[in-house]
Amino acid sequence: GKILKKSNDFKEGKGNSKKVFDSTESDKNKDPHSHGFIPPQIKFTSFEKCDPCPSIAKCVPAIQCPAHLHMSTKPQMCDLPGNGKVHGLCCTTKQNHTANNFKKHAKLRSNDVLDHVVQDAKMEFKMLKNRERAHETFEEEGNGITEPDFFHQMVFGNHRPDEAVKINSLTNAGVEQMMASKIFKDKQQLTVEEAQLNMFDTNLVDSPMSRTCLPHPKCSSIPLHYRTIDGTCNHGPGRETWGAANTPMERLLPPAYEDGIWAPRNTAIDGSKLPSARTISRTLFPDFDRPHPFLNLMIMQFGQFLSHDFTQSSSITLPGGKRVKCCSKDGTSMLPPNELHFACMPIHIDPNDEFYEQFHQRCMNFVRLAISPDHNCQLGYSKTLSKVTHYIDGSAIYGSGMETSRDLRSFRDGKLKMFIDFNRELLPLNPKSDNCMVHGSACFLAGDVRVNQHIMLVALHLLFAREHNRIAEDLHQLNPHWSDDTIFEETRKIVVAEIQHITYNEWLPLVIGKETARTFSLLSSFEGYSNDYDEEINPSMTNEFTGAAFRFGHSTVQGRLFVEFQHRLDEIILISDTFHNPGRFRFQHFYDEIIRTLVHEPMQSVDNSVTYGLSRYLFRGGNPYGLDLISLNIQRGRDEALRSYNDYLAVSGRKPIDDFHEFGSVNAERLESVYKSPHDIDLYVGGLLESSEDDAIVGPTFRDIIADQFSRLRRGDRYFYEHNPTINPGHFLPGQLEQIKRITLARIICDNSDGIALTTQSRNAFIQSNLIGNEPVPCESSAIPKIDLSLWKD
Ligand code: HEM
Ligand SMILES: [Ca+2]
Repeated sequence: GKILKKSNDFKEGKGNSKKVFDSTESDKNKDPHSHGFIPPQIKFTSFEKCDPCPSIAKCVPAIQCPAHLHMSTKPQMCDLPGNGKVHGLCCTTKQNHTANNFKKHAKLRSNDVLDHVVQDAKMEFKMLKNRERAHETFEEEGNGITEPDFFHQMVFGNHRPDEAVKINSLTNAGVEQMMASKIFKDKQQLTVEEAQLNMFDTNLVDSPMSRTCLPHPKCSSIPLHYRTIDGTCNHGPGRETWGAANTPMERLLPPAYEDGIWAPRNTAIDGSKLPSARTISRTLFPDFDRPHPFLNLMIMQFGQFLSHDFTQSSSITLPGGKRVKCCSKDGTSMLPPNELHFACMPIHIDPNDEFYEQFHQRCMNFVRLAISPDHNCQLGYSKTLSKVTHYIDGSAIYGSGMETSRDLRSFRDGKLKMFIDFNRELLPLNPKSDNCMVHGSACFLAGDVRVNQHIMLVALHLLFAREHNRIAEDLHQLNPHWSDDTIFEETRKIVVAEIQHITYNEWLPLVIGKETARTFSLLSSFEGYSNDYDEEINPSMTNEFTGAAFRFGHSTVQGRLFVEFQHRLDEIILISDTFHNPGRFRFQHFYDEIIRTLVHEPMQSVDNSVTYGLSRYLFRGGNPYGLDLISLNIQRGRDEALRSYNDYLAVSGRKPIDDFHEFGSVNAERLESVYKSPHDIDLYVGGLLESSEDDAIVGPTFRDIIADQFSRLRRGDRYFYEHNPTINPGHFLPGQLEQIKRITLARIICDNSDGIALTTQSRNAFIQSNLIGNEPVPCESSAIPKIDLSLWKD
C-alpha cells in the first residue's frame, strides 16, 4: 500500500483534484430562496485497501474520519478491531469534522469591510427587534385549557428567570452574528458552499461587535478536582467552553443551510419544495404494536434520561420569553408571510389528513432553534446550542448552572432536597405553577426542566435522586467529619460514574450492538484505568446526533402501559394522559410499580411505527388532539440544516442509494408517494427506516452517528470515570474503580425501591424480566453485586 506521511498528503491524493462539492459556477449569484436552488451533493469516493496505517494516521471507523479528508481525497482502508467485517479508514482524526479543517480562502480584503459589516448588522438587528414588537401584542392563553404547543415550548424552557434572561441575550448575540455573517458573505461575494464549509477567516473579537462573543470562563491553571456544574474548564486553554452548558453544537457534515448561513433546508434536488413534514409522517409512520422480543421499556426510558443529560436545545422566543406563534389562532391556516415572525417555520397539514381533518387543523406551530455565538467568535454558518452540559455528568439530576444546582441541594450532609410523602422520598415539589397540567397536584423539580414531561421519565429522575441521597447518607456515616460540600461532590462523582458505567457497559452495547461498541472502542474495560483521552476531541453534541439519530428512541415508546398493581385493579395508562401530569406518584405504591413495569414490558422496535401517543396526541392535555412528534423531528432536521440521508451514507463509508426499494417494497411505495427523489430523503426518515444489522437495534447510519457521539463523550471528557490519574484530576483509586465497575442498573433499582411492590429484580434491568435466564432474584441476592463504599473511608 501507499504510505502517506503527513495529514497534508491527503489533500494531494492522486487523481483526486476534483472539487468537494458539485457546485456550479452559476450558484454564485443565485438567490438561494428562489426556485431552482440546487443543494450541493456530497461526492462519494471509493477506497483502496492499505495495512497498516501510516504512522501519523489512525485506523478509525469511516464516520470518524474528518469530512474534508473523506470527501476530497482518498484515505485508504484498514482493519478495525472486531470481527473483521467492518473496515476503517486511515485518517488523521482530530477534533472537528468540518470547521477549521478547510483551507480558509475568504480572507478579509480590508478592515473597512468588517466595520461596514458590523454597522450594517447592527442596523438590521435593530430593525428586526422593532418588527418583533408587533408579535408581542398576541394575547396569551385564556380559557384555562393549555394548548399542546405550550408544553412543546417547555421542552426548551428554563429553570429560573435569570437563566431565561441570560439565554435570551445569548440568542440575540447569535442572531446578530448571523446577520453579520450574511452581510459579510454578500459583500465578499462568497458562494453558498464556501459559507457552508466555513471558509470565513474573520472573527469579531477585535470588532465593535465583540460584546456578542461567547464569554470565556476563567479557569484555574491546575485542573479542578471535581467537574464544574456548568461543564466549563474540562478542556485546557482555548477550549474552556467545550462541552459546557449554553455552547454550540458541532456537526459531522457541513450544514445544508440554503444561503450557507441560516436559511433552512427546504428545497428538493429538482428545485421544488420538499414535501411537508406532516405529509411524510402520516404516510410513513403508522402505529403498529411491534414489541421487541427481549428488550424492555427501560432501554427507552434510560435513553431519554441520558438524552436530557447531554442535550437541550433552545428555541427562539419573543423578547419577554413568550411563545412565537406561526399559525392562525384556530389552526386553520398559517399566518400570512408579512405577519410571520422571522423564526417561524410552521408545518403544513394536508386538507385530507386522516387525523387532523376532523379538527380542521391545517397548521402546526413550529419555531426555529436559537443560535449561538461561535466558540472563537468566528463569522460563519449558524450553530444551534445546548443549554445543558454536553457531557454525561448527571446534569439532569444536579442542573447545568450554579444557581439551579443550589436550588436543588438541601445543604445538609451533602443531600438533595426531597419531598417526604407517606414517609418516603419523592422529588421536591415544583414551585412553578405552569409546569404541570393539574395545578396543585404533584409536579416535580429536578436538574432538568423536562422532568414532568411524562410519567415514566419522572421515575428515572427519582431513582437517581434517591441514589444520590442514599450514597450521601453512607458517606456521611463513614466520614462524619466531611462537610456538606465534600459529601455532595464525592457523591455526585460516584453517581455520575455509575451512570457512565451503566451507559457504556450495559445500555449502549444493546443499542448499537456489541460488535460496533468494540469497533469504536466503547466498551468499559474489565478492570483498570483507560488511556483513550484525547484533548483534541470536542465532546460537544453533533446536530446529526441530537437532531436525528438519537431521536430513534421515539420509535421505542410504548403508548399504553400495562401497570400491574398489587392492591388495586391493574391499570392501562395511556402515555398521552400523563404528559405534564405526574400526580400518580402520590399513590404509595406507584413508584415501585412503574419501575417494575419499565423492566417487565417490552419496548417497541425501532422501525416505521410510532405510537399515536406521540404522533397524534403529543402534549394533548385536555385537548382532543395534540402535536405530532415525528413531524417536529423531520422539520427540526431541516431547521438544523441536516443534509439529506444519502450524504450520511457517504460519510459513513457506504454507497448512497438511488432507488427507494433499498427500504423494502412497502416503504418504497410510501416514500415514492411523498419524495420526488431518493436524494431528498430526510436523515431522520432514512435513518429510522433502515433495517438494523447484527445485534444493533438501530440501522447502520444511526448506529454510526450514535457510536461516534459516545466515543467523543468519553475520549473528550477529562473527568470520565475510567480515565487514569495523569488525565483525570478526580480519578478514582484502583479499589474504588473496581467497586464502581460492579454497578448495574439492577442494583440501583433495588437499593432505591420502596420495598413495597418491588423486592425482587432481574439481573439485567434492560431485558424483559419474564424471560428465561433473567428471572427476578431477591434484591439482597449477591447475584446483583453491591458497591462497597467503605473504600471511601478517609
Ligand atoms: C414519551 C417519551 C418522549 C417524549 C414525549 C419526547 C418528546 C420530545 C420532544 C417534544 C422533543 C422536542 C422536539 C422538537 O421540537 O424538536 C424531543 C426531542 C428529543 N428527544 Fe424525545 N421524547 C421522548 C422520548 C425520547 C427517547 C426515548 C429518546 C432517546 C432514546 C429521546 C431523544 C430525544 C432527543 C435526543 C431530542 C433532541 C433534544 C434537544 O436537543 O433539544 N426522546 N423529544
Ligand atoms: Ca450533561
